[in-house]
Amino acid sequence: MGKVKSFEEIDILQENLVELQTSHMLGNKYSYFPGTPSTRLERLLRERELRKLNKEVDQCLTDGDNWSSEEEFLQGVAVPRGLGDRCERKERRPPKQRLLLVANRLPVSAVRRGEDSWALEISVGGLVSALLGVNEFEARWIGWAGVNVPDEIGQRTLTRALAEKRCIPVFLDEEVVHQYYNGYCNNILWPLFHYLGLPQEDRLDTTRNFQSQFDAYKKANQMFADVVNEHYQEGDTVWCHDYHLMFLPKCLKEYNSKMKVGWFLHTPFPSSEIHRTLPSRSELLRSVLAADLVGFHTYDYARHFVSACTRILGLEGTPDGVEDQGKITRVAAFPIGIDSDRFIRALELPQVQDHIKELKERFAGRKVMLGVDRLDMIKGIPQKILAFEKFLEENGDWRDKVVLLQIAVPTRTDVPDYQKLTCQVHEIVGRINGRFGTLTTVPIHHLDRSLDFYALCALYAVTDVALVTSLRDGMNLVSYEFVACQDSKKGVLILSEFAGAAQSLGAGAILVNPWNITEVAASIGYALNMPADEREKRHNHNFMHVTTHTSQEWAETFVSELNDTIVEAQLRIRQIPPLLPSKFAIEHYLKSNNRILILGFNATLTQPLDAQGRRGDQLKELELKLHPDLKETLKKLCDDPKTTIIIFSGSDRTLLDENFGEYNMWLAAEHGMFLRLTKGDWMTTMPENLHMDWVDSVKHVFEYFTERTPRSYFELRETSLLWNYKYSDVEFGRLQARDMLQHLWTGPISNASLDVIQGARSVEVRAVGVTKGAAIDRILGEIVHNKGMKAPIDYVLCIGHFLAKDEDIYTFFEPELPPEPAAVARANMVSPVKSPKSKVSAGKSGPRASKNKPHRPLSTLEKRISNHGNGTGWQPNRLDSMSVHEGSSVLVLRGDNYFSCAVGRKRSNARYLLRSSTDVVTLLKELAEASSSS
Ligand SMILES: O=P(O)(O)OC[C@H]1O[C@H](O[C@H]2O[C@H](CO)[C@@H](O)[C@H](O)[C@H]2O)[C@H](O)[C@@H](O)[C@@H]1O
Ligand SMILES: O=c1ccn([C@@H]2O[C@H](COP(=O)(O)OP(=O)(O)O)[C@@H](O)[C@H]2O)c(=O)[nH]1
Repeated sequence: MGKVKSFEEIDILQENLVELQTSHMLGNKYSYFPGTPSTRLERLLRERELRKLNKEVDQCLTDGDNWSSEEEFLQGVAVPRGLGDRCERKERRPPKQRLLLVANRLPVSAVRRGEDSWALEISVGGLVSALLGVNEFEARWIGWAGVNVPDEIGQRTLTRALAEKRCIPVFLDEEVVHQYYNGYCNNILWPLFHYLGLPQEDRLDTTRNFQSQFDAYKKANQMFADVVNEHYQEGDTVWCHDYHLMFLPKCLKEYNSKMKVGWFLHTPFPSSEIHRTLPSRSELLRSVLAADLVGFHTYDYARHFVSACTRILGLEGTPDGVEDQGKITRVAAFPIGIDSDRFIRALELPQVQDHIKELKERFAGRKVMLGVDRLDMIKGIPQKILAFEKFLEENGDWRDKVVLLQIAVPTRTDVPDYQKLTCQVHEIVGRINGRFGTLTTVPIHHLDRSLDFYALCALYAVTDVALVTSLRDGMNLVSYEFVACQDSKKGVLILSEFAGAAQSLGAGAILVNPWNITEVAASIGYALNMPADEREKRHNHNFMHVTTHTSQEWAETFVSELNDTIVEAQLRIRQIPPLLPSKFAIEHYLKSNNRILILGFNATLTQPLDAQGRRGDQLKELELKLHPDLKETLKKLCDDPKTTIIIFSGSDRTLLDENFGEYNMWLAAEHGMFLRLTKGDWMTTMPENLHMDWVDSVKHVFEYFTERTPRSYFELRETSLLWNYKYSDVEFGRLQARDMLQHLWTGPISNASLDVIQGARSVEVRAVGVTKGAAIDRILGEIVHNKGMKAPIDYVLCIGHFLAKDEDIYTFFEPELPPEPAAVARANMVSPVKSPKSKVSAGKSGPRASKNKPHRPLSTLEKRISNHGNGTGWQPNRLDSMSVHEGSSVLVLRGDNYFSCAVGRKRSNARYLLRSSTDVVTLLKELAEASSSS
């Protein structure tokens, strides 16, 4: 702890803090990043700077208040001692952020002493220890007090007693606890998340109980949500913890979508192969994804979670997290730590020193080995004891020189598997003590109870070798606590490679596979004989980690990232076009005289994938079919003489013929390279200089990857090739696509005139310049010419699920920007003289029914733009009107008569969005009905 600072120094620090807070908005000398931070990393680094300074001020103001958080906690919110003037200065600090910490277990468990009297004890477990160290926030705990309180007096008095500890109880009745906590949480999720699988015995019973336990789980989560909602104040951050509350984020967001919600898992998240065995796998994942930020102890767990979301839910995994219809749930690793100072300080306390003295005397002449675990299958206690037995067996000379102290804290004692474990451990310990004990000593001291904090610190301090042999463990804070208490002894940590802690303490610890008893026994020998200099080196490494990666840091980083996730989401939302205002679009449709409807096919006019968003039946889906509800509607719309419909698709001619042959409309196949009025023949609209000499080479590449990627396929079209892996294993598909792209971009065909376009689950190769936007001018020219249109086109509705590359079709119709400096160059296009590169190309001759003949320009149109708009953003009236005319105008398009609309996308250049083809169907139906009744 630094030396106590003078008030002047504190004042200067506080001024700096205020300045830095301002610079958070503006940027100044304290910032490494001048200006407003624009990226997430910049924002997070700046906030980190701010926190550091804040802490320095805090440190100065609280120097001398040496409470350990547990004691402070048990005493309630005490008035700080001996602060004098410091109090006044403390008031000048900005108020702390309010944080609602929601966990199944409150940090205190209640024991009833009488009708209205309660004793509160600190709960045991890593989650509680870690969160007790979090004091940077104005925190309130919400959770279960570990006791059934059926009566009103009891509930009222306990609520009052807990309020002093800033705890708010959730009252769960016995039946719910049994089904939710003992059943679904601890008999199903807990073993599954620790790779122990779903319950194997009494299969029928398990299946029968599963549904009722799951229902109780949801009910309990809703009860937690109700209490949160009752205490929530605007601006609060809600941090949900652990596998008990996977439904909570969804319940909270349903109640208030603006609530800032984070969720953190304290256990491992298993491989998606394990998670997919769970009957409620999808529901749980979806509920968690309702949170804004989802955190795990390690990168591996985060990776497994994202992979489960992609493989089970069919969602996109991005570097930031998981994306579902444009909504991103951020997923990241936040390794927890401990309040290391609390342990280091405790070692100086007289009661701990006394304990240490006693223990040293008691075990004089013997090396002390220590295990501290909840008596849980995942902790590998039997395996640890068997390894110790093997060590004694093979090292006779150590038998009277070493003792193993095993603290096994009873836990979840109502769950049958835990009861069995207790018997099993007792049996093994008894056998080994009988085998190697003497009249005066036993090799294993096994305690079935918890110790108080001071006794635990003393034990950690006198230990020579700590043995943590979890079969799986989210993190394991015992290993951290041991390291924190070992600065004078520099004992050795033997640590399971399956504990999250192995990732952070792996360098200083001896890592073991706890299933390999021989390896663990050998490690015990190695640790007991380790020379002092090696012990010191290993310890220093770990001590540095434990004292810098504290629980405080962990919580601050999580909350700061959660805050930032909200900022980021808002920035993203601003870039998302709004939903199509259908009423407005229909009103304008009815008022216009010559309308063009440009409609995509795939995912625009087809039936959506199944409701789960999963990839369904490949064979069925591969046959692209027009949505059955559209047949009548399309007929009506096509029969309207004021309306021209163009189906504008990447698909080939045959597919469009099959689906649309019976309607009176225009079909533009292969991104507009072929055009046909359904009553006429196909004509080519390909530009003359289109080179297709690369097709064979690309085809070979596509064949190669199709053969090696199960369930992928490719479509060979005349002007493009498409490789699709949407039905393949997502991750493998992506790897293959990356490999393919690499080859296409840098391999032997990299110099060919082709465009390689990466879709969400596809790779498409086209001749350079083949885009829907590039083709639309030729197509429109042809249609205007063919129809001999007299009235100008005064309404355009363009709807499609187009690739980014094809979004140039939306901008084609977009009137030019108002005359700002950047737009001046574009405004020159107003000139009636056509520049050769202008968007609308020329050509007066009619179509040619031949295939693959070079294209000749079809018609001469010219685009005249007038700007009357003054708004910004996604307003339809932003750009008022545009006209294209040739002598008399053939296209007079006011800004508010133009509707470009992307289907099922979030990022788009279109003015509007429609969620799915179902919405397209609804819109077109309404359009047809309104127009036939008008
Ligand atoms: O509340 P209980 O059912 O009695 O169980 C106690 C806690 O056990 C688990 O702790 C985990 O959290 C630790 C801190 O992040 C981590 O180090 C450890 O590896 C985990 O096992 C459980 O996740 C908590 O919810 C329980 O409260
Ligand atoms: O008698 C005991 C034994 C353990 N603990 C605490 O229980 C926690 C165990 O956390 P860990 O992360 O190792 O595992 P968990 O029990 O949460 O799975 C540690 O903070 C220990 O200090 C305790 O308070 N009293």
